[in-house]
Amino acid sequence: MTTIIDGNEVAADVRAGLADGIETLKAEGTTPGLATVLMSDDPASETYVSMKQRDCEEVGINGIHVEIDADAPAEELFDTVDELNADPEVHGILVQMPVPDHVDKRRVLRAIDPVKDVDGFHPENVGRMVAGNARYKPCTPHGIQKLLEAYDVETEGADAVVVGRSDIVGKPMTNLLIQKAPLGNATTTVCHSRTKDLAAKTREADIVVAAVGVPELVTGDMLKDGATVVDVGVNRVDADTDKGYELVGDVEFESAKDVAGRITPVPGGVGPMTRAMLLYNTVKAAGVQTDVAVDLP
Ligand SMILES: Nc1nc2c(c(=O)[nH]1)N[C@@H](CN(C=O)c1ccc(C(=O)N[C@@H](CCC(=O)O)C(=O)O)cc1)CN2
Repeated sequence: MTTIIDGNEVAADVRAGLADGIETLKAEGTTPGLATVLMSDDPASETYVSMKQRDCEEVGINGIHVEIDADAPAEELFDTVDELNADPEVHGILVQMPVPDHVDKRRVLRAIDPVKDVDGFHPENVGRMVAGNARYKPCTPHGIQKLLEAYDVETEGADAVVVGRSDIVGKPMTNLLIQKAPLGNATTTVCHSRTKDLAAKTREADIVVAAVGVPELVTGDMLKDGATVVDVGVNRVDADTDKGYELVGDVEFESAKDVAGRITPVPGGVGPMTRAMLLYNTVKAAGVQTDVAVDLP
């Protein structure tokens, strides 16, 4: 029997687990604050940012949202980041990716104060994570670790294949899987667009993390019997629905679910965890910046 991994449920547990920490901070006079910055007309990015703001409201984090015209000069974004860096009520800053082509993405990541960088994308934070001393683990890979933990997936000595080498998911996921730490110690292969025989790699894997943004790339015949399949893709494909599209993962769910032992659905798998771990990092950031010890789930 295949287990469908319920990301909404695990994310709700993470949010509930943050309540004590938020209460402790508030008792000490601090309301954790998260600023989201959107410089994009992409409807998916708009959806993610508004979901993040709604999550903040639900758990009692002060959400601040800044929207910058996608055509505005890049300096407008950098000025905004500078202001948020200096604002003591803002403990976490997130610039929604992708930013427009005329904005230097690497400069954006460097501009955010590393202590407020709740995405964990600043080079200092990437370095710390790679060294096994993460300040803030990037939200999606961290969320995936929480899902694996919640469903008792053994990573120790497991063969894992990460499909995709993005800075947001593929690279940090690979790093966390190989670390000598709980939920690590996996023998990990990274596949990408130049991989010669993807199916040959995924068929060997106990754990497959698909994060390439190609709808339904990984099919059931590419999986080992009983594998744990984590689908990071949230692709909008045209469909005759109210919204004019449907959400499809990087895994072909129908064929994969008959082979996998455990599998995340899209929607309702990894996406809610990405958002929950952002709240987690924001509470952690508020504790770090105010010297208040907070319990984290
Ligand atoms: N600054 C960042 N930008 C981006 C990140 C990130 O971690 N930091 N990750 C991705 C996408 N992402 C975060 O913004 C994200 C993706 C999906 C979801 C989500 O909740 N998905 C729902 C479905 C939502 C829908 O209806 O469209 C689900 O899967 O159930 C949240 C966040 C890009 N940019």
